[in-house]
Formats: sequence, C-alpha cells, structure tokens
Amino acid sequence: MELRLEGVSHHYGDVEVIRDINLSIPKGRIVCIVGPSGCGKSTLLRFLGGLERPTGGQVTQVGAPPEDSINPLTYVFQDFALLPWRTVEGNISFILSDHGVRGARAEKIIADVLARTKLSDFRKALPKQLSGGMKQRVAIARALAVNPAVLLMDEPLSALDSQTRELLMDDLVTLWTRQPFTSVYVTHNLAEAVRLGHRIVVLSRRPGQIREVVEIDMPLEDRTLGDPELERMQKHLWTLMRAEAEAADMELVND
Ligand SMILES: Nc1ncnc2c1ncn2[C@@H]1O[C@H](COP(=O)(O)OP(=O)(O)OP(=O)(O)O)[C@@H](O)[C@H]1O
Repeated sequence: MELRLEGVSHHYGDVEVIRDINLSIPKGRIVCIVGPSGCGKSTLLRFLGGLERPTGGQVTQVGAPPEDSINPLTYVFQDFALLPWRTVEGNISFILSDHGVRGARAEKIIADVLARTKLSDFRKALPKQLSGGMKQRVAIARALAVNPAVLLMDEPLSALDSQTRELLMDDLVTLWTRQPFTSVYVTHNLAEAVRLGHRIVVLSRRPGQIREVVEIDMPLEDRTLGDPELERMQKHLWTLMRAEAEAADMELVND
C-alpha cells in the first residue's frame, strides 16, 4: 500500500499552516519529513494517519494493506505512550486484544516482535523499570505487532540522549534491513534524516511547503556515523533549512 498527498493545504481558522503539498510514500521506503518548528510536520502526519482531514486536497491510499495487517496506519510518538501499570508484554497484548487478536496468535506475535526489538528478556518488566531507550523499543515493538502498512513516527527519538539515539537508529536500520517496512518519519534532527531516510522532504516554515525532496540511494545498512557522503547531505539540508529555522525561531520569540 502507498500513501499519496495531492494538493494538500490546511488552515486552522485564518492561519494557513500547509500549502499545496504533493508527496507519495512508496511501499518499503522510509520518508523523512524535516523542517522548522511549526511548519506543519505533525499535522501532515495526522493527515496521513487519517486522524484529521486537510481543508484542501486529498490523502489517498493506493492499493490494499497487507492481508495480515492488524492496524494499517500505526503511530510511534516521542513520549512512548506506554501504559505504566502493564508489563512490556502487557502493553503489546493490550493493543492486540483491542484489535481482537488474543490467545496463541497474540503469543506468537508478541514473541516475534520482542525478539526483533531485543526485548525478549524484558517481557515481564514494567515501564518504570526501563530506560528511555528501552521504553521506545517497547513502543516500536507494539507498533510492529499490528503489522502496519505504514508506520507513522513523530519525533520518535527526540526524548532520548544522543548515545541512545545512535543505538535506536542502529536498531531501526536492522529492523528495516531484515524486514523492510514503509514509514513516514518526522524529525528535527538532520543526522537522523540522512541515516534513516530513503527520501527526505524539506518543508519551509509556515505555511509549510515543499522546498526540496532529497533522495539518498545509499543502502541503510551502509550508512555509518561520520560517513562523508552523509555529512555532505546533512550540510546541504542544513543550508536549505537555516534561514527558515532562524525565521521560525524569531517568530516564536515574538509570539
Ligand atoms: N489544533 C490546532 N489548532 C490550531 N493551530 C494548530 C493546531 N495544531 C497545530 N496548530 C498550528 O499549526 C502549525 C503547525 O503545527 P505542527 O505541530 O504540525 O508543526 P510541526 O512542524 O510539527 O512543529 P514542531 O516541529 O514544533 O513539532 C503550528 O503553527 C501550530 O501552532
């Protein structure tokens, strides 16, 4: 299944937040969306997930989700959003049960996603016993458990320290390499974008418009920290964003 945004625009009251976005999210690819604060990244993600409708244009799903997809459009948020009173496996079984998946089928899925996210030894732990990085692994495991057609990630690593971010990026690359998934990944962090994105969409500040779409051909598993080609890409992205970021910063200060 692919997602497409066609001529998408949006106003909140009199405020125009997004203008004429045309974008496709190809199957099996990670599309990163970067841009200054308030340019509409999270709003676009809500449109893609069907949580909100744009005031103009269309969001379309092309093709059917995989037959075994339990929840075709699934989010991962910055704040993990785990249920504190449920264990790691309890957090995953809760979502599965909510979609009618219980018993042996749920057990099999839980064992699989815990193994894929290196959490098998932590299945009985409570969220409060886990580090931030482990909590986000649980949130990723929970999202993968419903086998989404498109995984919608909103700043998933922003609450983590830089070392933990590196580890989680490695994990995401390993997960994708073993079993490619389709994802839209919103981030402020350009290093994350060049590490994880097959396609990077740079938005201008409000109203968010596409300034440039950067494609990176290098396989994800070859993208190592400090790679000169990736650093060059990152610099290019920063050149595009710098003036917009400065203007957005001033706007916030003046608000
Ligand atoms: N429900 C709402 N009602 C009114 N304005 C909103 C609403 N949601 C978002 N906005 C405004 O729309 C603009 C885009 O917001 P959005 O959260 O999508 O931006 P963003 O690029 O994700 O920002 P950030 O990088 O700071 O998270 C912002 O100016 C925001 O204040």
